[in-house]
Amino acid sequence: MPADGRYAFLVEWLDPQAQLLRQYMLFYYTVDRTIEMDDVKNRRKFLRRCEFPTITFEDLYVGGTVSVYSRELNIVDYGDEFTKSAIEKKSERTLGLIKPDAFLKVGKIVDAIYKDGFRVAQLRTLQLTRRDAMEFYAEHEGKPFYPALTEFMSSGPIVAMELVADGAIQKWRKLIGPTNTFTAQKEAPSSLRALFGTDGTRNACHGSDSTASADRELGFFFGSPSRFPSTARFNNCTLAVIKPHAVKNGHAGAILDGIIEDGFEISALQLFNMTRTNASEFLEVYKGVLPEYSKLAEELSNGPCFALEVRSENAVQALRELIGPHDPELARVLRPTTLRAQFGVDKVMNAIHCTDLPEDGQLEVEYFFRILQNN
Ligand SMILES: Nc1ncnc2c1ncn2[C@@H]1O[C@H](COP(=O)(O)OP(=O)(O)OP(=O)(O)O)[C@@H](O)[C@H]1O
Repeated sequence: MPADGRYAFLVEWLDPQAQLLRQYMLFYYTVDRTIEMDDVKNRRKFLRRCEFPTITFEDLYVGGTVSVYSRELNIVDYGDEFTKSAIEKKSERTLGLIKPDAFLKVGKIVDAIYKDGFRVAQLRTLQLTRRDAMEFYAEHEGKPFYPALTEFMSSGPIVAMELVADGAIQKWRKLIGPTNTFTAQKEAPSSLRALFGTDGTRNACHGSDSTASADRELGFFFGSPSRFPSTARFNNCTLAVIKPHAVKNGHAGAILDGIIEDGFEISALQLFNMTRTNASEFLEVYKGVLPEYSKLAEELSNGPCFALEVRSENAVQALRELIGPHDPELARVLRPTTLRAQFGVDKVMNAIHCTDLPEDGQLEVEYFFRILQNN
């Protein structure tokens, strides 16, 4: 937790009725976890200081989104120097990779990442070509392990992540452990490389070693989104979306792991920050059908979510079995081992969206992995 104080953020809200971009100063008081908002243009109080449990200090960073009474507020800047320096100090960025040998451990690794207090700002699956791997590891060119390393790194899908925390670079290197898996097993047996690595080269994870390399490496993976095509296959598939409340409560890793352990293939995975407009468009079919339609759209745009292309035989039906009834209360009584029974709260915060109808599996995957990803 940061030093007690009043933290200020400049936020913007697109007023759909007036088609105006409205600006507010949002204040967060750490001492009693209350918020307050001023209208910037009219210099008037917009929201009196009040408790607002759905917004936590961790949700407040430039580029983030918070929802206040159904208004989706984009945080565009810090409101003062005190806030800027306090937040930037705890916002170091690093590149984390899950290498091909640990791809199936993505759930366990994501779980460890959240438990260690990181924020995941970006995450996506991708497949490196041999040439990509050679470029990424160019500093090792000429070393005896270089051919095996680049061959290994392009041998299957990997997960690239932008991880944010106070001292993220060292924190992540500590979590992954020593480079060599066997050394890690001796010296840091609970580290990710000790648990999930294979040998000296196939060592489960990568982490940047300095701010300069973090900048370069984040640019390599996230600088131009079209550089790495989606790993989605768009066949025999269904869509699952781990909802923002479940991500915020640290359940994303356990849900991913539950899906993998049940024998499904996760062929594409990406973190998205959905706008309210996108969420409403995606859920349009439920308009007039589910009374909670607009709350569902609000929840889906309430923070980062994880979208997954999941593949298996009869993918849509099979995944629905694992995820369970729409209403988690019902799920806890009827199907207590399902994912919604374990991680859902109510009909809106029911942990996971999954495709309903077999004919919609591919379409829903396309919405995230073709339309949104290329936006
Ligand atoms: N002596 C070695 N024998 C085999 N493979 C090695 C050796 N040294 C490094 N590697 C491989 O090359 C990668 C890059 O090496 P580097 O020295 O940069 O290690 P690191 O910084 O701990 O790992 P990374 O850069 O992947 O986080 C290692 O993660 C490992 O996969």
